[in-house]
Amino acid sequence: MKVFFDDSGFSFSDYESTLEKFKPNSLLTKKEMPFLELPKEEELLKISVVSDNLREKADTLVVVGMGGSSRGAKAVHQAVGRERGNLLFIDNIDPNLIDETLKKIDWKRTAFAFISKSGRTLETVTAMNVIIEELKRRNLTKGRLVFVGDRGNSFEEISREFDAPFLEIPKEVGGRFSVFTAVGLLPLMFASYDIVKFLDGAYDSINAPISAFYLAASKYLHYQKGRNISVVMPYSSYMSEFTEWYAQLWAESLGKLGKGQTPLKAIGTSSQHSILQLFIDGPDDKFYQLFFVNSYPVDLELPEKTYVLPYLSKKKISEVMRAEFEGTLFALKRSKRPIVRFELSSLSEYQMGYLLMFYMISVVVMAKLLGINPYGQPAVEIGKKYASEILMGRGGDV
Ligand SMILES: O=P(O)(O)OC[C@H]1O[C@](O)(CO)[C@@H](O)[C@@H]1O
Repeated sequence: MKVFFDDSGFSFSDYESTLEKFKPNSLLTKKEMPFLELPKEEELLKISVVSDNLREKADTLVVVGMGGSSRGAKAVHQAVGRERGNLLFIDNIDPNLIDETLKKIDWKRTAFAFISKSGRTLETVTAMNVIIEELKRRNLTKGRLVFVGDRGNSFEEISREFDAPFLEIPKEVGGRFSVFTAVGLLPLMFASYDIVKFLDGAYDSINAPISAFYLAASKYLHYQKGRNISVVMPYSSYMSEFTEWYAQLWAESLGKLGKGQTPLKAIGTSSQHSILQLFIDGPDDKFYQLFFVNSYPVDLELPEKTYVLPYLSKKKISEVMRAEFEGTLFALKRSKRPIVRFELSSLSEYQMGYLLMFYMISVVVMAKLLGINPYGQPAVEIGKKYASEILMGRGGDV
């Protein structure tokens, strides 16, 4: 992955002097960034044994988990896979989504991963109860369940009741930073992704963190100038789940004490036809991150004689995409908007590992610059508490 800074207003020496006070290299420790500790061979083996056992009974794995407990795997699955092993995600308690998902599965050939760091998330627990009840009714609980969470949480206890495996999330690794633990690795292994390459990407990102530091510095400097919206715009329909993952990482890590940078998701080229007008000609309150993927598994060519637009003759579809990407870059630059451009060689396990780790490092550095603790999400907990009280019949004085 290559990163290009088309920053309007700041230079690399500005980034260096911004970072100097915080010495980002000294943040690359287990204490400051617990997620840097990638799983060792023994842990990987444990996860792969669980995955292999599930695969004996099932062709499909339904992942039940909210936010950080599912978004990472979902992002990688969408970007890299498309047609690989069958993963389904229940990450909302929309009754339609649950009904539709449970109607389309072959119960005899489906396994379920219930993933929750806390073991108490309302949506996950709700869906889990519905599913377990149905599995009991069909006498299918054996060998089809796995639980992932913090050691000692309620999911571990339930796993014992069903004699099902329990995979632990290291205590110090927060949910939205947990894609390189069993949370992300179990579903990805089940679906036969190349985990070694995924982790290699993460390792390489850790070993070359300078662009992640610079991105944090650049965003921070622009934030100080009132650019408090951070646009994430991949030119790929297969990275929309990545934008969701990014939104949680950026919003929950930084949105504290009246500070933060609002993530805004867009997809090239589709969003050019809805939101781009605002980007180029609206308020100058945004920081732009644009992504381009340089190779596709299939890239159709247009015919020699084309209707309407003769200049399309013999062009590859990717050339049209690239031209639109560059057109947008040019228009944004002309309006003097700050842009960082990412070029991914392909949507592979390696590139996704690199990208996800890159952003996790960057958000911690940005939090330091803002004087914020990147971990925890205390405000979300308030809403969760109210919801539980309503369900317990104690009302809520909203
Ligand atoms: O893994 P858990 O504990 O179920 O939490 C799910 C998600 O809920 C939150 O706590 C709040 O949105 C996220 O930080 C987390 O990823």
